[in-house]
Amino acid sequence: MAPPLKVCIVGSGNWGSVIGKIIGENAAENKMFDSTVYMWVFEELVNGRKLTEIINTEHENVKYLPGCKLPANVVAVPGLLDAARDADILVFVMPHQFIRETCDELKGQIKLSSIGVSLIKGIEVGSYGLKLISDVIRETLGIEVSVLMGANLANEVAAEKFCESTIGAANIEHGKILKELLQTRNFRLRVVEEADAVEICGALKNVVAMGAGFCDGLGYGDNTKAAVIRLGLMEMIAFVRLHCEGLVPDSIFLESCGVADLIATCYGGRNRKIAEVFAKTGKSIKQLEEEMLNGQKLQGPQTAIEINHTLKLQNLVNKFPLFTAVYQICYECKPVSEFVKCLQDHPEHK
Ligand SMILES: NC(=O)c1ccc[n+]([C@@H]2O[C@H](COP(=O)([O-])OP(=O)(O)OC[C@H]3O[C@@H](n4cnc5c(N)ncnc54)[C@H](O)[C@@H]3O)[C@@H](O)[C@H]2O)c1
Ligand SMILES: O=P(O)(O)OC[C@H](O)CO
Repeated sequence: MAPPLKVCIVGSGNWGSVIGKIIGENAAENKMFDSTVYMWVFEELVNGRKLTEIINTEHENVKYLPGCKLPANVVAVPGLLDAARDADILVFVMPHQFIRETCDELKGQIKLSSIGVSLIKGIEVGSYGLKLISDVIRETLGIEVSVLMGANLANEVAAEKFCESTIGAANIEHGKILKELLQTRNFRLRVVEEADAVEICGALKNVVAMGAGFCDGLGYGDNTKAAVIRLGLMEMIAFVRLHCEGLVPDSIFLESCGVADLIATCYGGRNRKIAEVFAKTGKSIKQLEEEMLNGQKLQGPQTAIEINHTLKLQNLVNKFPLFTAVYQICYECKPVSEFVKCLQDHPEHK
């Protein structure tokens, strides 16, 4: 029999901790996996104690997932290399702004036979244009990387309320292993091959959710929010098709990573919540993130910058008015009260 696969979770925020709970419980039961699961924790002090020490004694991430017990076989490790060096499966789950520095530290230090999976919703952009987070991991570490994205508000998944998610795996064998590792009765997974499309959907919906939050803050109702979701979805589909090789079937957008994640985030996500208060108070996004999220990080505003940069490089800004309005409101002092204009003048109605 093959030796059990060792798993390392690279990240331990709100979603990372929930994934720690799921993987820890599955690994304790399933002989395919080593029952000890390492979770890399970006060390910090919480009430004068190290977060790793709290997690390993109280089995709870009191800062990022308070009130949810983690299985005792999930071991918090402060050293990135100590956590990841021997892993057969590396689960990347952290705010996307930290992935490059994390991969740089791991470069040349992990098993080249290991399987990667990214749960990170975001993209990277440079003078070359758009780069997927899975590509940053793949190119830096030299391993194959699948993705998992879906309608998965972390606190609801932690409470074991039913939901679905999508694994995007070009390597179907990897997809099967990851499904075995991550699926539970209340976290049902489907595996599809179009990993790039799955990943880009996960990044883009956070920008649309900012628009939904603006409308909530401005006092618009559910009809307007439905329009934001529909027009946002149209822009997501167009953007995905522009940036994926080959045909992307409509069915991808009907998976949990598509329309379902968009709805969940536009109603219950952190991006929506902060955008609502931004519209009501005029405080900056940065200030609200600090005041309201206790160390958790928003992905939507940063992704809006990256999308806008990509669209400018391609001279396509005007084709994506909703993405563009979110960017301009967050970063170019466009009044939030003008957000609805991007819906009224949308090319979908011409
Ligand atoms: N929270 C959710 O509901 C949810 C659900 C699905 C997907 N996601 C996605 O998962 C990813 C991770 O989200 P999360 O909720 O686990 O994170 P989070 O928003 O809770 O972020 C906080 C984490 O960032 C870490 N951090 C801070 N500075 C760091 C640094 N310099 N280097 C590395 N790590 C640092 C903190 O230690 C903490 O673990 C994101 O892309 C997010 O979009 C989140
Ligand atoms: O809280 P948000 O807005 O970062 O969204 C969380 C998840 O991505 C929802 O699936």
